[in-house]
Amino acid sequence: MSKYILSIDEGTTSTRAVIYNKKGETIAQAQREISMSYPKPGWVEQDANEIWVAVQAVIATSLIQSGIQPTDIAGVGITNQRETTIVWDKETGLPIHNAIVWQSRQTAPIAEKLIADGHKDLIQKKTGLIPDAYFSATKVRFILDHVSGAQQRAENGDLLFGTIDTWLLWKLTGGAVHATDFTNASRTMMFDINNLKWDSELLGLLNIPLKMLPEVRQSSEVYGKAIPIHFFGAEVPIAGMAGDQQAALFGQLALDQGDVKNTYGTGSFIMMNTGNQPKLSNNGLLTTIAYGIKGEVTYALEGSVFIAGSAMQWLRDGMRVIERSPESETMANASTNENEVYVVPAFTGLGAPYWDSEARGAVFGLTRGTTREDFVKATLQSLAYQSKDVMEAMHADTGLRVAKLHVDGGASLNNYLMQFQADLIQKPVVRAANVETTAIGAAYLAGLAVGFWSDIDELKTLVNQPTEFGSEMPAEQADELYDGWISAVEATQVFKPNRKGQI
Ligand SMILES: Nc1ncnc2c1ncn2[C@@H]1O[C@H](COP(=O)(O)OP(=O)(O)O)[C@@H](O)[C@H]1O
Ligand SMILES: O=P(O)(O)OC[C@H](O)CO
Repeated sequence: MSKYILSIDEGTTSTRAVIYNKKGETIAQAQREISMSYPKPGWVEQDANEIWVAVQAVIATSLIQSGIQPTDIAGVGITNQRETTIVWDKETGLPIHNAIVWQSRQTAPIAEKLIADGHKDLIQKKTGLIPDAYFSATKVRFILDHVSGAQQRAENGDLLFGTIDTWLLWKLTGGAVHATDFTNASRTMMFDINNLKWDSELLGLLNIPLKMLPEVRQSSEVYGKAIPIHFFGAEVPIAGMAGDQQAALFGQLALDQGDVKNTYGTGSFIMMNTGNQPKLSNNGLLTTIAYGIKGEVTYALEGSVFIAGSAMQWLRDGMRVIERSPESETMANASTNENEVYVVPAFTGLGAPYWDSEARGAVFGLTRGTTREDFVKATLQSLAYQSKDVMEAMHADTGLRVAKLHVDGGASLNNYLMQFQADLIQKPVVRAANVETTAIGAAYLAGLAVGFWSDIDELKTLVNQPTEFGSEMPAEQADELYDGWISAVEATQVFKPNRKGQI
């Protein structure tokens, strides 16, 4: 019996491979940065070949450093930055354009036209998404428009589309398997999440040929085998795939209806498990597929906060008030003010539930006595306020209150932030012992498919003791603080910078 599961976590800024043993313990890991290119303001692209090479490199490094034989890997799980779009030639395996990254705004005019043409409700009803450049569909259209002859080649069946999971699966299997999973398909804006099929009406709106789309499969099943040349001599089954936020939900074992997780990384992604029926949002949230396993699909509501941990990077690199992100915790603890300063980090607009792309950041409540520490504390608190905004929208949509917030991601290591989050929502915040739940989620999905772990109950026995932060603030005070935040956001939205004047 093989002894390990290997997880590939292909994130926006870096790619990692993590090897787990049967107890769910991390045995080895390797990481490599991925470069970004910004061809024009607001455009974000990556080289799909660089991603593929980086994935091979991290697999090799994790195996070599641990001394684990490739034949000892029972299965591979893939989790990935979602929505990022690649189109490649079926024969040569070469991408015909850079990968267009989820953050890129280059296809905003295509999304705006869909809205102007009156398709917003149809798109939301079918896909659960709000038409936006964020999702893959407009990115595919852009590539077909910008590469000479691409539309015709796609119609002839010579080009393939894939999100990162699909690209890696296709590469690892030597071009034998062109497939994605429900979670990634649900982020393309081409997939009907109700009947679980690519939607011909949506494809027609953007003139995208069905022939180029991957087969959609469950998040936990054997899709194919990595060919020995790509897996260092072994034929290893690729057995789990899920978008990174969904993998984090699964890694947290937030598998019951009403369970909520928040991953505090560069951005913050809050997801509520809503069970086996899609629930459309009236409050600016996205409806998405959480996972498809054993023939059943589970749905989620999701709110994305664009600026979370990256606000700490701004304090470090832009404002230069801290040298390292974790220092924000000591600084916040040293602040003596009464939380009267608010920082609204709307650096690239406001995400869920506001969706205001014109808004820009603002600071409120400064006095002559405001210190650097107060400023850092207020910036850190903005992560918690923004997360509460999303949880409020979830409550408005479902009537459910978060009973316990499961947290993970790099910034969840900040104890001040976790305590403040618990105070603000007046509910316990439970931090996973291993905050890298994305990679473990993909490992669980793969491990279940190959029988490495027998069932969810077995997975539950693997989880180490989490850290729990209980609410310590009187409810009235938490409400007052939150009211202050709401008025700060409102004021931020009123201010429209003079773009011509380049403020
Ligand atoms: N102790 C900390 N306090 C606050 N922010 C932190 C802390 N440690 C890391 N961060 C922030 O978390 C982010 C990194 O988290 P990670 O989960 O690795 O993100 P991603 O997966 O998006 O790359 C960075 O933006 C960093 O500034
Ligand atoms: O790679 P991350 O962790 O920044 O996650 C990106 C999200 O999947 C985008 O939707």
